[in-house]
Amino acid sequence: MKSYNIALIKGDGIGPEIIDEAVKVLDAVAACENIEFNYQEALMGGCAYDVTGDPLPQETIDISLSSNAVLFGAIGGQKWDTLPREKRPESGLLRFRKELGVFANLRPANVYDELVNASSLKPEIVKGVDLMVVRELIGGIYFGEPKGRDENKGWNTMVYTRPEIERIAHVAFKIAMERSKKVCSVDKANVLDVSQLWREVVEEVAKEYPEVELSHMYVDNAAMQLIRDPKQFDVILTGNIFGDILSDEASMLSGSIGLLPSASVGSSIGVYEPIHGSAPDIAGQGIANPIATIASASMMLRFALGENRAADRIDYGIKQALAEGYRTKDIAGFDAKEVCSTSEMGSIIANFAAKCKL
Ligand SMILES: NC(=O)c1ccc[n+]([C@@H]2O[C@H](COP(=O)([O-])OP(=O)(O)OC[C@H]3O[C@@H](n4cnc5c(N)ncnc54)[C@H](O)[C@@H]3O)[C@@H](O)[C@H]2O)c1
Ligand SMILES: CC(C)[C@H](C(=O)O)[C@@H](O)C(=O)O
Ligand SMILES: [Mg+2]
Repeated sequence: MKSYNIALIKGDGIGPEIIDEAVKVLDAVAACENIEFNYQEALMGGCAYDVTGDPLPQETIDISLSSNAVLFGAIGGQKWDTLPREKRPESGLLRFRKELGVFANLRPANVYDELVNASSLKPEIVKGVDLMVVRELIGGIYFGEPKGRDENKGWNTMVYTRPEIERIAHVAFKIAMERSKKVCSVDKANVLDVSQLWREVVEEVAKEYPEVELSHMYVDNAAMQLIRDPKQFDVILTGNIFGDILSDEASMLSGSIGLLPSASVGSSIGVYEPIHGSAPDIAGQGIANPIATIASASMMLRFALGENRAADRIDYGIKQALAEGYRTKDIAGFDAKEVCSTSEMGSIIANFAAKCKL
């Protein structure tokens, strides 16, 4: 029996609720595939600050680095918003990504056929959408120096170096080679010097992938095109802050931010996390959609552990639950057979995943 060590970082708000469902589903597929997961929980975010005074205790980094992969929920909440920046949950997450060297955040946005009516856009616009946002994750304006504030001024700096752009561009082109061989690089090169360098370097890297069609788009236009005609995109390559914003936007093509998973990769240990946050407005009510986190667990099985059969089971479980009309509140729309709680949705997906005939 193969055995894997998984670091579980539940975090704040809905984080514990959604991670518990992902674990339920992982255990269900493990039993079918003769594999075993040893989970080790670690604290990050507001809950870590409350216990240790640090949103990212060293122990969390150590546990993560000695695991095969990290499954992450979400951090943050109003309770910690007035703390100094370096004590805030979000700073812990940024530091964590940097410590682990996960420079590439892969955020697939697919529209499930069963949910074309859950989107606020017309079904003919969203049906069949299947795109991948490749977001640079440990550079750009989130990390650039100088940054700071005084009473009357606040400042951040968007910096990208040639090697940082090269490595994320290679990730995007390699992914495009496995998909429909189209990369759209999104920047703001009409205004930002850093974006001019970005564009130049992406052009150079593209020469190594002659089969891939490269286009460039300004981020403001990209935000509009994503709603106007999302099917024009395959791989969207972009920097940290633009990728953050565009991926939340892309989630509305699928119907809910509670559906979109992600993989943060680039060094030996990957972090698998939904794209959404801790949703304090619905925390503790049992209504959060666990699908983004369960789909992140599937990405973990596929990319970090090479357990493709187990991942296929999870993907089938999600699709089947939706096909049979099960919906959490955020995607209930008009055609829900049954509106289920977070935990019911987890159990339904686990059951279908276990029954999947491979
Ligand atoms: N990776 C992360 O941990 C992460 C990501 C984004 C935001 N945050 C943090 O989360 C906190 C809240 O931020 P926010 O409200 O801007 O963003 P959010 O993503 O937490 O929530 C935005 C909206 O989407 C809804 N939503 C989110 N996830 C959902 C789910 N699984 N099912 C159903 N509905 C869901 C919420 O109820 C809310 O109305 C902040 O502290 C923020 O910094 C953390
Ligand atoms: C909480 C915040 C630091 C984070 C980010 O901007 O990367 C979040 O929005 C995300 O998308 O994971
Ligand atoms: Mg975000």
